[in-house]
Amino acid sequence: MPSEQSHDTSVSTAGELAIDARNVHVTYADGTEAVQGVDLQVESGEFFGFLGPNGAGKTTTIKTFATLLHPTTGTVLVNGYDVETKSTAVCESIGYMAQETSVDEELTARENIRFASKVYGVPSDERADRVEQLLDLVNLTDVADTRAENFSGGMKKRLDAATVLVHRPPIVFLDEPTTGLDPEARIAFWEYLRRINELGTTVFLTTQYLEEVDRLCDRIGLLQDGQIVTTDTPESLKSSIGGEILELQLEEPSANRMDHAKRAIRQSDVLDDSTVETTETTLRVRAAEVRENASALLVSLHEAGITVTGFEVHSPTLDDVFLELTGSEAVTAEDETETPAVDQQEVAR
Ligand SMILES: Nc1ncnc2c1ncn2[C@@H]1O[C@H](COP(=O)(O)OP(=O)(O)OP(=O)(O)O)[C@@H](O)[C@H]1O
Repeated sequence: MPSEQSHDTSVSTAGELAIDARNVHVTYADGTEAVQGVDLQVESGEFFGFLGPNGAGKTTTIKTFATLLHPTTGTVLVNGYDVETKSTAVCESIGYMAQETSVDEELTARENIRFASKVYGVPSDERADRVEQLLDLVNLTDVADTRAENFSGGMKKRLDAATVLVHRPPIVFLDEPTTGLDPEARIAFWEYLRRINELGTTVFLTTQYLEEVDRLCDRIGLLQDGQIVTTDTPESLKSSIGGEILELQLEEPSANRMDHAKRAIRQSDVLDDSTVETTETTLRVRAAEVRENASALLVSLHEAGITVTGFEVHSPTLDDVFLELTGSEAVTAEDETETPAVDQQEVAR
C-alpha cells in the first residue's frame, strides 16, 4: 500500500466489520415497507456489490447505512458506530456518493475537491497535498483547472467520487455510480474504484452492471422486495445455479411466441430437468445436458412452428443468477447511454 496515499484505517481494520446490519426494516411515511428485515455483514476491505431489481430497496438501504434515513426497527453499525446513536461518528467515517452527481459545475476540479476538503474538516496544512493526490487518483490532474461544466458525465462522476474521499473514509457507499455513463467512461470509473479498494477502502455499491460486478466484487448481496435473497461470491453464485444455459433468439419475439416456445420445450421429452426463463427478446433454457441436447431442442421448436434466429450455449453468468433468483432481467450496458461526452483531451485548459 503506497504510504502517501494509504487510507486511514484507524476506525476499522481488516477482519472487522465495516457494516453490521441486523434485522433492519425501513417503512416510509406512506406505509411503503421498502426494507423488510435486512441482515448484512460486510468486512473491512471488501468490495461488496449490492444488487436487485428496480424498487428492491437498494437506495433505501444504502441511505440508511449512510445515516440519511432512520431504520424503523433493527440496528446498523457502520465502522462499529450505531447509525442512530453515533450518527456523527458514522458520517465522519464514511463517504457517500448519491445517484445524482453533486459537483459544483461552476468550480474547477481542483476547487471542487478543495471545497470538499474544507467541508469535511481536512486540516488546512494537509489540504493541498490531499487535493493533488485525489486528482491523480481519479485521473483528472490534466484538467484540474477546468470548470466542471465542461466535463463529460464520466469525468463528473470521477470528480464526485474524489470529493467523497477527501477525509479518507474507510468505507465508501456508491449508489449506481456508473448509471448513464458510456461503456468507456464506465470502465475508467470501475478502474478507479478498484484502485481505491486496493488502497484499503471498503467499497459498497449498488449497480445493475453485472459483468463488472462479476469482475470486481469480492461478494454480492442480492436484494428483492426489501429482503436479501442471497449473499455470496460471484463464483459461488454462478456455480450454485448449475448446468449450462442455452440462449435462443426467436423470430419476431412476442410474449405469445415466447410462451408457445416455452410450452414446446416443456412438452418435448428432450430434457428431463430444465428451467426455462424468458425475457423480452430471449428464451433461456438451463439444464445439465443442454449442450448435448441443443440440436434436438431446435428440432422440437421447429416442429412446433417456431423459428429460431440465433442460439448459444454458455456457463451461467450473473445475469442468469439474477434472472433465476429475482425473476427479472438486469439492466444491460446497452440499455443506457450517457449524453454526448466531452472527451478529456477535448476540454480546453
Ligand atoms: N420517499 C419515499 N416514500 C415512499 N416510498 C418510497 C420512497 N422512496 C422510495 N420508495 C419506495 O420504496 C421502494 C424501494 O425503493 P428504492 O429506491 O430503495 O429501491 P431501489 O432498489 O434503489 O430502486 P432503483 O433501482 O429503482 O433505484 C420502492 O417501492 C419505492 O417506490
